[in-house]
Amino acid sequence: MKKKIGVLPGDGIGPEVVAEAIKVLNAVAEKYGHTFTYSYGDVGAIAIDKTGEPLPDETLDICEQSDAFLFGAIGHPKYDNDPKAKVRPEQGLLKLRKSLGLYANIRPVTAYDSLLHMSPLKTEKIKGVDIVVYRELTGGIYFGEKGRTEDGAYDHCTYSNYEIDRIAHLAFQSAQNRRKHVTLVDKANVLETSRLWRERVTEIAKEYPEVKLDAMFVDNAAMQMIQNPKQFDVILTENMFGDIISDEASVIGGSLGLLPSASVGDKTAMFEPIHGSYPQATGQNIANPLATILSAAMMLDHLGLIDEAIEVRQAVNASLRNGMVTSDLAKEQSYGTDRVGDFIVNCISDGEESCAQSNIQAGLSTII
Ligand SMILES: NC(=O)C1=CN([C@@H]2O[C@H](COP(=O)(O)OP(=O)(O)OC[C@H]3O[C@@H](n4cnc5c(N)ncnc54)[C@H](O)[C@@H]3O)[C@@H](O)[C@H]2O)C=CC1
Ligand SMILES: CC(C)CC(=O)C(=O)O
Ligand SMILES: [Mg+2]
Repeated sequence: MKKKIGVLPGDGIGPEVVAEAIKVLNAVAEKYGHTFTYSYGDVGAIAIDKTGEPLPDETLDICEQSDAFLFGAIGHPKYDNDPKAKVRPEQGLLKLRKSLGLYANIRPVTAYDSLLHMSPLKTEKIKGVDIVVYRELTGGIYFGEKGRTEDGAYDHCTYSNYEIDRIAHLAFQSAQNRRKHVTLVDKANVLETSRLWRERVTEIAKEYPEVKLDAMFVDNAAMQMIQNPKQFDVILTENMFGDIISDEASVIGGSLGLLPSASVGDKTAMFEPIHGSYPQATGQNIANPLATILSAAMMLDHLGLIDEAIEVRQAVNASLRNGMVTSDLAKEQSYGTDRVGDFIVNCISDGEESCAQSNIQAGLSTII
């Protein structure tokens, strides 16, 4: 199979973790006889440095022409420390999502058996956790009008029926293939947009009678995620709440460096770790590449390469079971970003027994 894959490494640790995911995709291509052609583009601070724009037109063209694309991370302290900067790396990512209509960000959260000891949460509370967050990605407060007044500032939050309906359908369809339970996370006691979410989602739920819907205020949901995460199956929520609650949920898995995501819409799709550019780790070969490698596995699912995606997840499981992990997941011995990538590549290429026998816990092929 021939596929055109866009690659946007971005800033900070982005290039390092993306390099490992590309090594893994190459190993898959070689083993299964596929041809993946890669087109690289700049986004974020590196793009601003080179062109003055956080998302140059050439980068957007690359994404539009790809079957799917991989994204690392954006962000640099020189912008984080300058609240008055006119052009910001984040604008590149937001524009990318909006321009390509990537309205649903799908974030699976898995408690791997081999990592239960890494979480500060009690093992009996998290063993078996398998949640998928459907986060709305192109609306809400991140995209509303924003600005300064004489003595303050504002960020508007708006949602249309259409924006809510289309992601709600995806969440219910996912739940149909899972444990048939959707939790809508909102703040409907306070926000008018959240009251609209409740109204629309309650209506849409009638089309999926076998799926149970309940709703939870986001402040309670943040607590429940720690207290009793096993109650969740599919979480459906707006842009900002989904951003926050999924970073929180990464504590269940043991590290933010472990959580992948798919950002899908009507055309091409983007695959991105949920973490940011982790500037403190840039160039040190310590960043965990697994979130990006698992994002590449979600990309393989999306391209219809299901066996290949399973093989990547088996190799990731093998690296976790064998303690071939970066320092964020290590109790004692830890390995570099590139060594973890090499291990996964070797697993795929050599089909080591340890890989073949590993359980597929991140069973993401049921998600998209
Ligand atoms: N999707 C994106 O590109 C995102 C970009 N950002 C940007 O990233 C920059 C840094 O933001 P932060 O709030 O520090 O978030 P961050 O996600 O970059 O890092 C937060 C913490 O998570 C851990 N972490 C993150 N990725 C890791 C990895 N691969 N391996 C091991 N540990 C990892 C580290 O302990 C780190 O201090 C900012 O400029 C921010 O705007 C933040 C979130 C998402
Ligand atoms: C620019 C931000 C919205 C990025 C982020 O935190 C995310 O998408 O998770
Ligand atoms: Mg985030």
